[in-house]
Amino acid sequence: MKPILEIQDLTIDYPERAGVVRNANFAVQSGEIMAVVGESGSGKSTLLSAILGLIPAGGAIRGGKILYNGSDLVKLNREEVRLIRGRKIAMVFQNSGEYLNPRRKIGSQYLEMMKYHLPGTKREHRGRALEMLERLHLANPDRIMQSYPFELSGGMKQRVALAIALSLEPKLLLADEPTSALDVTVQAQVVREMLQVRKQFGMTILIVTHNIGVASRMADHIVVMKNGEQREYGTRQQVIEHPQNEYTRYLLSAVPELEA
Ligand SMILES: Nc1ncnc2c1ncn2[C@@H]1O[C@H](COP(=O)(O)OP(=O)(O)OP(=O)(O)O)[C@@H](O)[C@H]1O
Repeated sequence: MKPILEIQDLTIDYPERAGVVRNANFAVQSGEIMAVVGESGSGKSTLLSAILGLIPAGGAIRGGKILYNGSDLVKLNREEVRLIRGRKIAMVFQNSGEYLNPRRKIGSQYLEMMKYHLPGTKREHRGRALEMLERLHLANPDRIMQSYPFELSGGMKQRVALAIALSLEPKLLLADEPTSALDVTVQAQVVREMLQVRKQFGMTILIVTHNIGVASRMADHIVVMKNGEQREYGTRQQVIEHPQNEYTRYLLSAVPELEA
């Protein structure tokens, strides 16, 4: 296995706040799930946005590299980054469901994305879309395709957004708290399906979460961040069972079912 993504000494500043991310260093192997865990303000969303070249206005990369299959995304020009991003890397946010176009039916948005990114006929795309909706535990996928976003609950819209992202079969899926807004049972189902889908398509997933419990259920490797600093990095087993850093131990102690 070789890394699909390498973060080397990455440091990111905002104008009023230097070092929102400081010297981050980790590698994501092709086909694995890597979780970045940290509390609010640790810099994990900023780190993910940087990989996609979408740091909020004012923010800037002060140093380091973001290597995607060996090419430094920091150095590529706009056009080169656009090509990688559009086809190879997709991102879902905690509130991706809110970004669906309110004036168009789910089906038409879903199929348009598939047409843009994937080979195949409309009929094939439709079949795959329905299957993915069902896998994400959305009852009656046919009706979902016929619905406008306002006819669905927030949790349903979020699962639709995740279904769309997964259907595009990106090589690398960046996921920022993708299940945090869902209720706990649904969250577990969705996590399970994400694990299946990544296996089926050989997808690599980089997930950002405040919940070390979610990370322990999904991830092959875990990075723990606090105040922009990487506190711990290792395999799931190392981090969950033999945490070296006090802060990791503190996060673990807050998840009762992991203590045992
Ligand atoms: N556009 C911005 N300008 C200035 N500071 C920002 C900006 N966005 C975020 N920050 C600050 O950078 C720090 C890290 O934010 P970031 O969103 O990356 O953290 P996070 O760990 O993802 O937290 P959360 O879970 O709350 O999003 C925070 O202290 C935040 O206030």
